[in-house]
Amino acid sequence: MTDQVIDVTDLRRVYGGGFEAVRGISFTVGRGELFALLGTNGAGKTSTVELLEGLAAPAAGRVRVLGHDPYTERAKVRPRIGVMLQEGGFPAELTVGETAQMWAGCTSGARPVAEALEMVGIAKRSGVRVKQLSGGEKRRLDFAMALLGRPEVLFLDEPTTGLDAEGRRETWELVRQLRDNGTTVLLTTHYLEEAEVLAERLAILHEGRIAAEGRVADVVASQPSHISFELPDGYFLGDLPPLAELGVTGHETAGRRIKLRTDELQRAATGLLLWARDARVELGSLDVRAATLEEAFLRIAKNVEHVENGASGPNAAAGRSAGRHGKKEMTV
Ligand SMILES: Nc1ncnc2c1ncn2[C@@H]1O[C@H](COP(=O)(O)OP(=O)(O)OP(=O)(O)O)[C@@H](O)[C@H]1O
Repeated sequence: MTDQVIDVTDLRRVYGGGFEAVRGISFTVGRGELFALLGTNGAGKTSTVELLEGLAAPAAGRVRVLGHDPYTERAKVRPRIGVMLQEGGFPAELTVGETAQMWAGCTSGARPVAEALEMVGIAKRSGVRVKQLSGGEKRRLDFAMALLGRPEVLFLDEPTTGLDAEGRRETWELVRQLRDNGTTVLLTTHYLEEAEVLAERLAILHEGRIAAEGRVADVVASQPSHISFELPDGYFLGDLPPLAELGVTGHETAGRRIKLRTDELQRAATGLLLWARDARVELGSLDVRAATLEEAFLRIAKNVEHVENGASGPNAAAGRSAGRHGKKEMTV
């Protein structure tokens, strides 16, 4: 049986004034797994993570971290978890080294400060005051502090915000190493590529509810693939074989450019290419590709809103504005 390190059942969080930010979510994270919590701004990620970290009590539902309630049994859970909040909030006048020393003093079984700073690549900034650090360096310091206690479970709330491309990749490598060494990681991020390269499973939150959950590959595979190309002069969409017979579920046209949507990429691509060969048609700028997590995310968030808002909702407006930019989208 899998060892569930994080176990969340029907979790709810209500703020003062009665606003329900988390509306009954359930998920589990196994030992050594990297789970990503994604969502639009205000979806409820931080509100959820704070409940897992024991910083607040849920309005309803159940949270277990390492088998304990992180709020009522904080003393049992806190020494075994590492938390990287969105804002570290360290004293601005202390140096990086002093901050780490102070933090290590409050952490039982802390790893050597120099080791933690080295792991995140800011050891050479040890003598610099926190207020003089760049945004990306502050994120690294936050990460180092989360690692000081050699945590079994690591909560990373947008760990690479403010990092440049190289810094982001270095952080990903470190997160991978930690996971490979058995650390369980719960990550929230707005960088979908980050979730795609790091996470085994994910949940997409939307307005306090889970809109999609599962293995990253399955969530992506649940979304349609695309084939786009340009037809030469004198050819039109109607010259293609019947799209439904190719397994195409929708299409968009913009001038000569055609984009087909399909759940059966091989069948659609094969049918299109055989037609092009037989008709001696050169398909310009041909691009055949499976969905990305970003597309899956956007479609899932959009579909939820569409269902909630009906035809007069914001997506109907988005559809109309797409039309104004000369694009037509249809479902076959
Ligand atoms: N202390 C608070 N009091 C009242 N409402 C709050 C409070 N903190 C957050 N909220 C609201 O709860 C909702 C969820 O916020 P939360 O910060 O959890 O979202 P998030 O998914 O982490 O967003 P982001 O990606 O922007 O960080 C938002 O509508 C937010 O305005």
